[in-house]
Amino acid sequence: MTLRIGCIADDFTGGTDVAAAFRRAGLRTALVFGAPDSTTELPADCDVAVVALKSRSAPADEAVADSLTAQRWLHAKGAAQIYLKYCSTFDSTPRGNIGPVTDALLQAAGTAVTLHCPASPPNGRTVYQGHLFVHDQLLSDSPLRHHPLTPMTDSALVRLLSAQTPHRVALIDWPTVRRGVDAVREALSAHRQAGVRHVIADALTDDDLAVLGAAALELPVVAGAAGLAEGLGRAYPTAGPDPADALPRQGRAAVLAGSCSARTLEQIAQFYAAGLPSLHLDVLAAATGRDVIGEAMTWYDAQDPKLPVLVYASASPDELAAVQAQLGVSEAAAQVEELLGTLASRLVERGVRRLLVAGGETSGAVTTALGIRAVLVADEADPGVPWTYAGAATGGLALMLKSGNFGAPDLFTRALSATAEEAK
Ligand SMILES: Nc1ncnc2c1ncn2[C@@H]1O[C@H](COP(=O)(O)OP(=O)(O)OP(=O)(O)O)[C@@H](O)[C@H]1O
Ligand SMILES: O=C(O)[C@@H](O)C(=O)CO
Repeated sequence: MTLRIGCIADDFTGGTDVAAAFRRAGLRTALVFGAPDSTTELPADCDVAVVALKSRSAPADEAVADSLTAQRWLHAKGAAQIYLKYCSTFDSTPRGNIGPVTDALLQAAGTAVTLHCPASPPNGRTVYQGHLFVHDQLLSDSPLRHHPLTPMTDSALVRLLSAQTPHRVALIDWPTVRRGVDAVREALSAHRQAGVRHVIADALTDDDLAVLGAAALELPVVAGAAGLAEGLGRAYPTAGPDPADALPRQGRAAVLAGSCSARTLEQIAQFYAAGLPSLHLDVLAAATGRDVIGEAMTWYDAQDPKLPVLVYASASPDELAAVQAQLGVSEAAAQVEELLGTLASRLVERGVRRLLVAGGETSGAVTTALGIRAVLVADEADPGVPWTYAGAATGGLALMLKSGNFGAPDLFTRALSATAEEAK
């Protein structure tokens, strides 16, 4: 079975989000961490490969170079269609790189037109008359107008994208989308003949995105957030059971948390309140040379092997500020990431087969320490939080990489107890 869709995501949590969307559409999906090279192996039998880059805030020339590297690798693996995943809140000012990256992908694919739609209705992101809404607010009235890196002070997608590309940008409006797949295809064709390169489409619901996905099936390059990816995925015939369904059910379960986001702190509190074994890592002690890893492993060995364990560096804003004041922000982060990466390796060596990691940077540290470059995506425990399967290199590991603010407060206990019964 050859690859059907190659997806390029502009950040890691966006990569997980879009991989979960393709999987929800029934496609066998692999997630690759970082720009691939000739040594990057793709799990066998996948329909979609998502390459997660860190290009969202990068200068346009860097983002273009990384995206073209990913596109070449995906094409070499057989992908006929490229999906560019950017943020559902666009997160790209007039100096942003969505226009330059899309133009470069179109040129390399030898095609003249693409369809864009950042709508993601389950997260309240909709597009109407080309304006992006976040729930009941225009993007430019939403808290995203204060984003530290990409303040979104305009909601008009045609205007935003026109500032990033020398090519023409135009809209397919909602009444056309409501008329269905043929109407969208005709509008796309009319725009292409008129010399438009970027066609933005309105979408208010998942049904609208399914129409757009079906209409975009033959386009070599399509762009947007997870919503259009799911619509596109649903237009492909699905094939056979997902190999990720063979996730390991045996072995011990652990959570490693380095995220200090509010939702992660709630999840830690819920795990503790459920009476499950939790250990807080003393980051300052580790910095003075104490064998915090050795102590953590001694603690782990003393726990009931039937219960999931939680080891966390996560701290409240006050504790975090105190550690950062003493060690410096980047030294503190490096210290924590080193600790959690090493612990991940030790835990897997000791038989952990189900590992949940909280935090984007933390996930990067753990996958690097475990030498995991690609995983197969399985079903979601919560929206945008899928289980993944890291194959033979890790002895068969079920891995969940959770973005800081994703998942319900009981995610840790629910995700790990779902399989605990079978591990007994
Ligand atoms: N006790 C601590 N002291 C200092 N730094 C810490 C501590 N605990 C965690 N950190 C650092 O805080 C950062 C948390 O970032 P991370 O990306 O893992 O979580 P997040 O920002 O909540 O997740 P996401 O990026 O998915 O939203 C990491 O760099 C981690 O090393
Ligand atoms: O599209 C979104 O909102 C998310 O997938 C995202 O990009 C997170 O950074």
